[in-house]
Amino acid sequence: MFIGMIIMPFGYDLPGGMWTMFLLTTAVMVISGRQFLQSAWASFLNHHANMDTLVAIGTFTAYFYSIYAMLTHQPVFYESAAFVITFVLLGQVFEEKMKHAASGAVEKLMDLQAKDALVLRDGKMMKIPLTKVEVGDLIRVKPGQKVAVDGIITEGSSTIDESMVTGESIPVAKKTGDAVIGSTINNTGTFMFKASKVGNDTLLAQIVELVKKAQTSHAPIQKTVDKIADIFVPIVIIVAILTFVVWYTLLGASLVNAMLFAVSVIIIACPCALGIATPTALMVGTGRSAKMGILIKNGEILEAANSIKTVVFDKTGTITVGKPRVTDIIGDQQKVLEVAVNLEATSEHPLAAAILNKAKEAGIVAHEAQNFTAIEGKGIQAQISNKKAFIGNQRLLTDYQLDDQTAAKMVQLQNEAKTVVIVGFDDKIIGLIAVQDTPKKSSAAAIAALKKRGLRTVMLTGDNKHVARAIADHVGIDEVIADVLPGDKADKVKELQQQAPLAFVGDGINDAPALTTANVGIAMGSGTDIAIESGGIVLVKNDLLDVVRALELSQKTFNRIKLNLFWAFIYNTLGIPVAAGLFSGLGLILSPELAGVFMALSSISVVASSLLLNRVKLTHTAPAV
Ligand SMILES: Nc1ncnc2c1ncn2[C@@H]1O[C@H](COP(=O)(O)OP(=O)(O)OP(=O)(O)O)[C@@H](O)[C@H]1O
Ligand SMILES: [Cu+]
Ligand SMILES: [Mg+2]
Repeated sequence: MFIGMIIMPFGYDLPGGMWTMFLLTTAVMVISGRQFLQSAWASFLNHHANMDTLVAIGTFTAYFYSIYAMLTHQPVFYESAAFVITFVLLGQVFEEKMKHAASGAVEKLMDLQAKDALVLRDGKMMKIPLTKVEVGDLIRVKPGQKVAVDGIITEGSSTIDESMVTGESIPVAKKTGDAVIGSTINNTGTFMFKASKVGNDTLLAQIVELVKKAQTSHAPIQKTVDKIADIFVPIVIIVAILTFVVWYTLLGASLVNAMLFAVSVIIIACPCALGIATPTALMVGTGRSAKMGILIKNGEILEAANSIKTVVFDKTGTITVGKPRVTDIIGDQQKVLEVAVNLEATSEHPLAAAILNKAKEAGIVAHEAQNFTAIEGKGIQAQISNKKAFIGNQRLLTDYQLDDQTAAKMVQLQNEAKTVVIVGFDDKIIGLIAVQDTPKKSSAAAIAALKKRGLRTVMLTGDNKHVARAIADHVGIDEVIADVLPGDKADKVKELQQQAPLAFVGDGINDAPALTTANVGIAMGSGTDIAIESGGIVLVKNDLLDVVRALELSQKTFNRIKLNLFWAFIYNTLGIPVAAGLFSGLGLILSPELAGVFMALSSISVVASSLLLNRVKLTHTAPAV
């Protein structure tokens, strides 16, 4: 077809002139023009009109008119039809190429996978292909090798480069018990790990899946664009007809010239740039953030992130590291810990882990307790040696009173940002355990950056108000809503939402409803699976500065979408009067071929503008130190 295009300008000079042109153009129309006609017809049947409608109407008008003109011995313009189709197709090829460049980056991540792994099978280490690795396999990783799948280190230690997954360039130290991520690169140590996730379940596979979905998702703004395109196309056709009529009947142009103006109008107005303005920007924006370890699940979330006025944070595991330690024990240490460890032995609460650790250090082991009841947001009750025992906060103490001295001590500890639980046994309060969790290194910087962006910051926690206030002061959060029962977190979010759209940042099981309720739910990658599923944005690195980056990237992407749309729309609209021959008095005439070139250029410039999103500067690019 392209060969046909090249000889076409000389077509009229070829033997048989006109007829050669007719045949060449017919070939182009049948081979390439058909797809536009089919697409136009399909959308016509759906009572829609799109860019293919305009291309089809424009080119086939030129084509059929030329046949008529040829038969009646008048000037023809076959080349217009063939050229326009070629330009549009060329434009589409370019567009596809650039789109591919935009989306390819994430899929390439999958190529980073190891090909095989050294696995312990039948008592021997053997090299097996990655696809044969199963959950529970023990895998050895030597210096410089890739970690095959996700798992937990069972032996040895090393530092690991996790940048391909988290975007964090500083290698992370890992020892026995730590989690490793498939496809990351081991530095100099040697270690064994037990596979916990293989195949499509690995973090990397899931990230790729998530990002692919995000990149092909739609942003709500696209609906408005489609509506505009829907009325735009019929208007263009009317303008084209008017152009023809005015030129032919009122301004005395020849039939050919009047026709040329009308066809140019249809071609230049083709809104294909309008159609790709949103998806291309979305693709680049979500792809770039994914490389930084920020997974934005779809265009809807990205758009919603733009109107956020408030950011609400969970405390434990979100603002703080989520690995609390026991700092003080009030009462008989041995006795208090003994009761506590029996109660917490099966609990998964971060407080339980701290207490179990402390007991282990003190050499106290759990015996057994019966009739456990874990009361959400309050604590645990059970029977130890047939006596009633409990651990928890004041809400659990409906039947008991703290004496004044203990109560004062409790408030004092809480003001030091320590979470205090009360331990009771045999109908008496026997002591207190204070547990402290440290804020993440980046928390204060992140809160400051959010405030600088004019956002309101709120902490929403199940913990006591003194502790919450102390930690909030430490990281600079303005408002605190404390003593919230796990089931009430979503309701509180709803209340705050009434004032302004908000983002909720959390990690726990009890955060899942709040994450879904918020306009934008931001889940910590280290959080529970259910939290990650509920969040619209997932922060792989657990770094709170990524909240800032996520909001900034969303904003930059959305602004780019708006810019693209404006540009695409203006481009088409300004082109119409020129194409209609309004400035022909000044010698400014847009032939259908040129209109085709400009139309293709507008799409290409929109794609290029989207690709530029990869280079846009962010305020918080450097990882926090
Ligand atoms: N297993 C437990 N042992 C002792 N106390 C508990 C336990 N579970 C809950 N509590 C008490 O209930 C309070 C609220 O717990 P909850 O899980 O709702 O919030 P949190 O994890 O402490 O804080 P955040 O909401 O910020 O994550 C705790 O601070 C603690 O006093
Ligand atoms: Cu177009
Ligand atoms: Mg929590």
